[in-house]
Amino acid sequence: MNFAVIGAGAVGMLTASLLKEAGCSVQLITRRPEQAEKINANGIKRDGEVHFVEASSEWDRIPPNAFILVAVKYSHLPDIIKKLKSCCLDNPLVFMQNGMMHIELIRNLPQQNIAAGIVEHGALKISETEVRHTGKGIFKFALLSGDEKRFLPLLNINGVKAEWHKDADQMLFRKVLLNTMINPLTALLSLKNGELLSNPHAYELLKNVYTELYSAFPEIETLLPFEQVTALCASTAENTSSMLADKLAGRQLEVDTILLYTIRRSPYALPILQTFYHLLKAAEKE
Ligand SMILES: NC(=O)C1=CN([C@@H]2O[C@H](COP(=O)(O)OP(=O)(O)OC[C@H]3O[C@@H](n4cnc5c(N)ncnc54)[C@H](OP(=O)(O)O)[C@@H]3O)[C@@H](O)[C@H]2O)C=CC1
Ligand SMILES: CC(C)(CO)C(=O)C(=O)O
Repeated sequence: MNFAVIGAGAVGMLTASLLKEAGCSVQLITRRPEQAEKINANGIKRDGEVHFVEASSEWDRIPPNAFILVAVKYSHLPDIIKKLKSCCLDNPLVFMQNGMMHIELIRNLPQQNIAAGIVEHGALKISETEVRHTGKGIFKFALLSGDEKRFLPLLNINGVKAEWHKDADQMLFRKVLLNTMINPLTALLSLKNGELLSNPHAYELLKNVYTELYSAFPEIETLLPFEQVTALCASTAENTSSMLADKLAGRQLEVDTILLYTIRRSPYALPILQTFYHLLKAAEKE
Protein backbone atom coordinates (compact mmCIF):
# COMPACT_ATOMS: atom_id res chain seq x y z
CA MET A 1 0.00 0.00 0.00
CA ASN A 2 1.28 3.48 -0.88
CA PHE A 3 1.29 6.42 1.50
CA ALA A 4 2.42 10.01 1.46
CA VAL A 5 2.69 11.61 4.88
CA ILE A 6 2.66 15.42 4.82
CA GLY A 7 4.62 16.94 7.70
CA ALA A 8 7.57 15.38 9.51
CA GLY A 9 6.73 16.48 13.03
CA ALA A 10 5.88 14.19 15.93
CA VAL A 11 2.81 12.56 14.36
CA GLY A 12 4.22 12.55 10.82
CA MET A 13 7.47 10.81 11.80
CA LEU A 14 5.66 8.36 14.08
CA THR A 15 3.07 7.45 11.43
CA ALA A 16 5.59 7.24 8.57
CA SER A 17 7.89 4.96 10.57
CA LEU A 18 5.03 2.70 11.74
CA LEU A 19 3.74 2.33 8.16
CA LYS A 20 7.23 1.64 6.82
CA GLU A 21 7.76 -0.99 9.50
CA ALA A 22 4.45 -2.59 8.45
CA GLY A 23 5.82 -3.01 4.90
CA CYS A 24 4.05 -0.07 3.24
CA SER A 25 5.67 2.23 0.74
CA VAL A 26 5.95 5.68 2.32
CA GLN A 27 6.87 9.08 0.90
CA LEU A 28 7.34 11.70 3.60
CA ILE A 29 6.82 15.32 2.54
CA THR A 30 8.63 17.91 4.64
CA ARG A 31 8.23 21.68 4.48
CA ARG A 32 11.99 22.27 4.49
CA PRO A 33 14.31 20.48 2.01
CA GLU A 34 17.07 20.35 4.65
CA GLN A 35 14.91 18.21 6.95
CA ALA A 36 14.22 15.81 4.06
CA GLU A 37 17.99 15.56 3.42
CA LYS A 38 18.62 14.67 7.07
CA ILE A 39 15.88 12.02 7.06
CA ASN A 40 17.19 10.49 3.81
CA ALA A 41 20.69 10.36 5.28
CA ASN A 42 19.88 9.12 8.79
CA GLY A 43 16.39 7.60 8.63
CA ILE A 44 13.80 8.23 11.34
CA LYS A 45 14.88 7.09 14.78
CA ARG A 46 11.93 5.88 16.83
CA ASP A 47 12.66 4.69 20.36
CA GLY A 48 16.18 3.67 19.40
CA GLU A 49 15.31 1.88 16.12
CA VAL A 50 16.01 3.46 12.75
CA HIS A 51 13.45 3.30 9.91
CA PHE A 52 14.50 4.44 6.45
CA VAL A 53 11.67 6.44 4.89
CA GLU A 54 12.08 8.40 1.65
CA ALA A 55 11.64 12.10 2.29
CA SER A 56 11.34 15.11 0.00
CA SER A 57 9.85 18.58 0.02
CA GLU A 58 8.63 18.11 -3.57
CA TRP A 59 4.97 17.21 -3.86
CA ASP A 60 5.45 15.71 -7.34
CA ARG A 61 7.07 12.74 -5.55
CA ILE A 62 3.64 11.69 -4.28
CA PRO A 63 2.42 8.61 -6.21
CA PRO A 64 -1.02 9.08 -7.83
CA ASN A 65 -2.58 6.17 -5.90
CA ALA A 66 -1.08 6.96 -2.48
CA PHE A 67 -3.18 7.69 0.58
CA ILE A 68 -2.20 11.19 1.64
CA LEU A 69 -2.06 11.54 5.44
CA VAL A 70 -1.92 15.22 6.40
CA ALA A 71 -0.01 15.36 9.71
CA VAL A 72 0.55 19.11 10.12
CA LYS A 73 -0.96 21.42 12.72
CA TYR A 74 -4.24 23.29 12.12
CA SER A 75 -2.33 26.56 11.66
CA HIS A 76 -0.26 24.99 8.84
CA LEU A 77 -3.30 23.92 6.84
CA PRO A 78 -3.78 27.02 4.62
CA ASP A 79 -0.53 26.23 2.72
CA ILE A 80 -1.46 22.57 2.37
CA ILE A 81 -4.96 23.43 1.13
CA LYS A 82 -3.51 25.79 -1.45
CA LYS A 83 -1.33 22.94 -2.79
CA LEU A 84 -4.15 20.40 -2.74
CA LYS A 85 -6.35 22.67 -4.86
CA SER A 86 -4.10 22.04 -7.86
CA CYS A 87 -2.35 18.72 -7.22
CA CYS A 88 -2.99 15.14 -6.09
CA LEU A 89 -6.54 15.51 -7.36
CA ASP A 90 -7.24 11.75 -7.43
CA ASN A 91 -5.57 10.78 -4.15
CA PRO A 92 -7.64 9.89 -1.09
CA LEU A 93 -6.90 12.35 1.74
CA VAL A 94 -6.88 11.86 5.51
CA PHE A 95 -6.65 14.87 7.84
CA MET A 96 -5.17 13.92 11.23
CA GLN A 97 -5.47 17.19 13.17
CA ASN A 98 -6.76 17.55 16.71
CA GLY A 99 -9.66 19.96 17.02
CA MET A 100 -12.47 20.55 14.53
CA MET A 101 -12.06 23.94 12.92
CA HIS A 102 -10.24 22.31 9.99
CA ILE A 103 -13.44 20.57 8.86
CA GLU A 104 -14.77 23.89 7.55
CA LEU A 105 -11.41 24.75 5.95
CA ILE A 106 -11.22 21.55 3.90
CA ARG A 107 -14.85 21.50 2.81
CA ASN A 108 -14.23 22.84 -0.71
CA LEU A 109 -11.23 20.74 -1.71
CA PRO A 110 -11.50 19.20 -5.19
CA GLN A 111 -10.51 15.67 -4.04
CA GLN A 112 -13.46 13.30 -3.94
CA ASN A 113 -12.46 10.99 -1.11
CA ILE A 114 -11.64 12.68 2.18
CA ALA A 115 -11.54 11.19 5.69
CA ALA A 116 -10.82 12.52 9.16
CA GLY A 117 -8.29 10.73 11.33
CA ILE A 118 -7.78 10.67 15.08
CA VAL A 119 -4.38 9.78 16.46
CA GLU A 120 -4.68 8.13 19.84
CA HIS A 121 -0.94 7.69 20.13
CA GLY A 122 1.42 9.91 22.02
CA ALA A 123 4.36 11.22 20.00
CA LEU A 124 7.14 13.61 20.93
CA LYS A 125 9.51 15.11 18.37
CA ILE A 126 13.04 14.87 19.77
CA SER A 127 14.90 16.22 16.72
CA GLU A 128 14.52 16.65 12.95
CA THR A 129 14.98 12.89 12.56
CA GLU A 130 13.90 11.42 15.89
CA VAL A 131 10.54 10.81 17.51
CA ARG A 132 9.60 9.16 20.79
CA HIS A 133 6.48 6.97 20.87
CA THR A 134 5.22 8.14 24.26
CA GLY A 135 1.87 6.35 24.22
CA LYS A 136 0.82 3.34 22.16
CA GLY A 137 -2.73 3.62 20.91
CA ILE A 138 -4.90 3.42 17.86
CA PHE A 139 -5.76 5.36 14.70
CA LYS A 140 -9.45 6.12 14.11
CA PHE A 141 -10.93 7.13 10.78
CA ALA A 142 -14.31 8.37 9.57
CA LEU A 143 -15.58 9.55 6.22
CA LEU A 144 -15.97 13.26 5.50
CA SER A 145 -16.79 12.89 1.79
CA GLY A 146 -16.71 10.29 -0.98
CA ASP A 147 -16.69 6.52 -0.77
CA GLU A 148 -15.85 4.86 2.56
CA LYS A 149 -14.73 1.67 0.75
CA ARG A 150 -11.76 3.64 -0.61
CA PHE A 151 -10.43 3.90 2.99
CA LEU A 152 -11.08 0.38 4.25
CA PRO A 153 -7.54 -0.85 3.39
CA LEU A 154 -6.33 1.44 6.22
CA LEU A 155 -7.89 -1.00 8.69
CA ASN A 156 -5.75 -3.95 7.58
CA ILE A 157 -2.17 -2.85 8.03
CA ASN A 158 0.00 -5.29 9.95
CA GLY A 159 0.71 -4.08 13.47
CA VAL A 160 -1.01 -0.70 12.99
CA LYS A 161 -4.26 -0.73 14.99
CA ALA A 162 -7.06 1.19 13.33
CA GLU A 163 -10.83 1.56 13.65
CA TRP A 164 -13.49 2.87 11.28
CA HIS A 165 -16.19 5.15 12.72
CA LYS A 166 -19.52 5.74 11.04
CA ASP A 167 -20.08 9.21 12.46
CA ALA A 168 -17.23 11.67 11.80
CA ASP A 169 -18.77 14.46 13.87
CA GLN A 170 -19.20 12.25 16.91
CA MET A 171 -15.71 10.75 16.58
CA LEU A 172 -14.06 14.17 16.25
CA PHE A 173 -16.17 15.91 18.88
CA ARG A 174 -15.41 13.25 21.50
CA LYS A 175 -11.69 13.91 20.95
CA VAL A 176 -12.28 17.69 21.03
CA LEU A 177 -14.04 17.34 24.39
CA LEU A 178 -11.17 15.24 25.73
CA ASN A 179 -8.62 17.78 24.52
CA THR A 180 -10.78 20.65 25.85
CA MET A 181 -10.64 19.11 29.31
CA ILE A 182 -7.01 18.03 29.45
CA ASN A 183 -4.95 20.31 27.21
CA PRO A 184 -5.76 23.83 28.53
CA LEU A 185 -5.46 22.77 32.18
CA THR A 186 -2.13 21.02 31.65
CA ALA A 187 -0.80 23.96 29.62
CA LEU A 188 -1.98 26.62 32.10
CA LEU A 189 -0.76 24.76 35.18
CA SER A 190 2.34 23.14 33.60
CA LEU A 191 1.21 19.72 34.78
CA LYS A 192 1.62 16.28 33.25
CA ASN A 193 -1.65 14.52 32.36
CA GLY A 194 -1.51 12.32 35.48
CA GLU A 195 -1.11 15.34 37.76
CA LEU A 196 -4.64 16.42 36.85
CA LEU A 197 -5.68 13.51 39.06
CA SER A 198 -3.06 13.69 41.82
CA ASN A 199 -3.14 17.47 42.34
CA PRO A 200 -6.38 18.13 44.29
CA HIS A 201 -6.81 21.67 42.93
CA ALA A 202 -6.28 20.57 39.34
CA TYR A 203 -8.68 17.67 39.88
CA GLU A 204 -11.32 20.06 41.23
CA LEU A 205 -10.92 22.21 38.10
CA LEU A 206 -11.13 19.14 35.86
CA LYS A 207 -14.42 18.14 37.51
CA ASN A 208 -15.77 21.70 37.21
CA VAL A 209 -14.92 21.80 33.50
CA TYR A 210 -16.71 18.49 33.01
CA THR A 211 -19.80 19.83 34.82
CA GLU A 212 -19.75 22.97 32.68
CA LEU A 213 -19.47 20.88 29.51
CA TYR A 214 -22.29 18.63 30.72
CA SER A 215 -24.62 21.62 31.04
CA ALA A 216 -23.98 22.55 27.40
CA PHE A 217 -23.63 19.07 25.90
CA PRO A 218 -25.64 16.57 28.01
CA GLU A 219 -24.72 13.88 25.47
CA ILE A 220 -21.24 13.94 27.02
CA GLU A 221 -22.59 11.54 29.65
CA THR A 222 -22.60 8.73 27.09
CA LEU A 223 -20.13 10.12 24.53
CA LEU A 224 -17.38 10.70 27.11
CA PRO A 225 -18.18 9.69 30.72
CA PHE A 226 -15.96 11.38 33.31
CA GLU A 227 -14.40 7.98 34.13
CA GLN A 228 -13.04 7.83 30.57
CA VAL A 229 -11.39 11.23 31.03
CA THR A 230 -9.74 10.18 34.29
CA ALA A 231 -8.78 6.80 32.76
CA LEU A 232 -6.98 8.61 29.94
CA CYS A 233 -5.20 10.92 32.39
CA ALA A 234 -4.10 7.82 34.29
CA SER A 235 -2.99 5.84 31.20
CA THR A 236 -1.04 8.86 29.89
CA ALA A 237 0.03 10.00 33.37
CA GLU A 238 3.65 10.70 32.40
CA ASN A 239 2.71 12.48 29.14
CA THR A 240 3.13 16.15 28.46
CA SER A 241 -0.07 17.10 26.58
CA SER A 242 0.46 18.44 23.06
CA MET A 243 -0.64 21.92 24.24
CA LEU A 244 1.86 21.97 27.09
CA ALA A 245 4.56 20.62 24.74
CA ASP A 246 3.80 23.45 22.27
CA LYS A 247 3.89 26.01 25.08
CA LEU A 248 7.24 24.72 26.37
CA ALA A 249 8.68 24.78 22.83
CA GLY A 250 7.40 28.33 22.17
CA ARG A 251 5.13 27.13 19.33
CA GLN A 252 1.66 28.37 18.54
CA LEU A 253 -0.95 26.52 20.63
CA GLU A 254 -3.94 24.74 19.09
CA VAL A 255 -6.28 26.79 21.27
CA ASP A 256 -8.71 27.94 18.61
CA THR A 257 -9.43 24.64 16.93
CA ILE A 258 -9.96 22.91 20.29
CA LEU A 259 -11.13 25.35 22.96
CA LEU A 260 -12.66 28.13 20.86
CA TYR A 261 -14.40 25.48 18.76
CA THR A 262 -16.04 24.02 21.89
CA ILE A 263 -17.00 27.47 23.19
CA ARG A 264 -18.59 28.38 19.85
CA ARG A 265 -20.43 25.06 19.54
CA SER A 266 -22.02 25.47 22.96
CA PRO A 267 -25.57 26.88 23.09
CA TYR A 268 -24.67 28.65 26.40
CA ALA A 269 -21.78 30.73 27.70
CA LEU A 270 -19.03 28.58 29.28
CA PRO A 271 -17.35 30.93 31.78
CA ILE A 272 -14.64 28.56 33.00
CA LEU A 273 -13.57 27.61 29.49
CA GLN A 274 -13.80 31.22 28.31
CA THR A 275 -11.45 32.20 31.14
CA PHE A 276 -9.00 29.43 30.15
CA TYR A 277 -9.23 30.61 26.53
CA HIS A 278 -8.31 34.21 27.38
CA LEU A 279 -5.53 33.13 29.78
CA LEU A 280 -3.97 31.00 27.04
CA LYS A 281 -4.39 33.61 24.29
CA ALA A 282 -3.04 36.42 26.48
CA ALA A 283 0.16 34.47 27.07
CA GLU A 284 0.57 33.34 23.46
CA LYS A 285 3.57 34.69 21.58
CA GLU A 286 2.79 36.62 18.39
N1 LIG B 1 1.97 14.90 19.15
C1 LIG B 1 0.99 14.11 19.55
O1 LIG B 1 1.15 13.24 20.43
C2 LIG B 1 -0.38 14.20 18.92
C3 LIG B 1 -0.68 15.17 17.99
N2 LIG B 1 -1.92 15.21 17.40
C4 LIG B 1 -2.27 16.20 16.37
O2 LIG B 1 -1.56 15.95 15.17
C5 LIG B 1 -1.29 17.19 14.48
C6 LIG B 1 0.21 17.30 14.23
O3 LIG B 1 0.83 17.42 15.50
P1 LIG B 1 2.40 17.23 15.76
O4 LIG B 1 2.96 16.21 14.86
O5 LIG B 1 2.56 17.06 17.22
O6 LIG B 1 2.93 18.67 15.30
P2 LIG B 1 4.44 19.13 15.02
O7 LIG B 1 4.47 20.59 15.28
O8 LIG B 1 5.40 18.23 15.72
O9 LIG B 1 4.62 18.86 13.46
C7 LIG B 1 4.01 19.58 12.45
C8 LIG B 1 4.89 19.39 11.22
O10 LIG B 1 4.21 19.92 10.08
C9 LIG B 1 5.20 20.46 9.25
N3 LIG B 1 4.64 21.36 8.25
C10 LIG B 1 4.09 22.58 8.44
N4 LIG B 1 3.72 23.12 7.26
C11 LIG B 1 4.05 22.21 6.32
C12 LIG B 1 3.95 22.20 4.90
N5 LIG B 1 3.44 23.23 4.22
N6 LIG B 1 4.41 21.12 4.22
C13 LIG B 1 4.95 20.07 4.88
N7 LIG B 1 5.09 20.04 6.24
C14 LIG B 1 4.64 21.09 6.94
C15 LIG B 1 6.12 21.17 10.22
O11 LIG B 1 7.34 21.45 9.58
P3 LIG B 1 8.38 22.58 10.12
O12 LIG B 1 9.10 21.93 11.28
O13 LIG B 1 9.25 22.82 8.95
O14 LIG B 1 7.58 23.76 10.53
C16 LIG B 1 6.24 20.12 11.32
O15 LIG B 1 7.25 19.20 11.04
C17 LIG B 1 -1.83 18.30 15.40
O16 LIG B 1 -3.11 18.70 15.00
C18 LIG B 1 -1.87 17.62 16.77
O17 LIG B 1 -2.83 18.18 17.61
C19 LIG B 1 -2.86 14.28 17.70
C20 LIG B 1 -2.61 13.31 18.64
C21 LIG B 1 -1.35 13.18 19.32
C1 LIG C 1 -5.42 13.05 24.82
C2 LIG C 1 -4.21 13.91 24.98
C3 LIG C 1 -4.48 14.97 26.01
C4 LIG C 1 -3.11 13.01 25.49
O1 LIG C 1 -1.98 13.69 25.90
C5 LIG C 1 -3.86 14.53 23.65
O2 LIG C 1 -4.41 14.18 22.64
C6 LIG C 1 -2.91 15.65 23.53
O3 LIG C 1 -1.97 15.75 24.30
O4 LIG C 1 -3.14 16.47 22.61
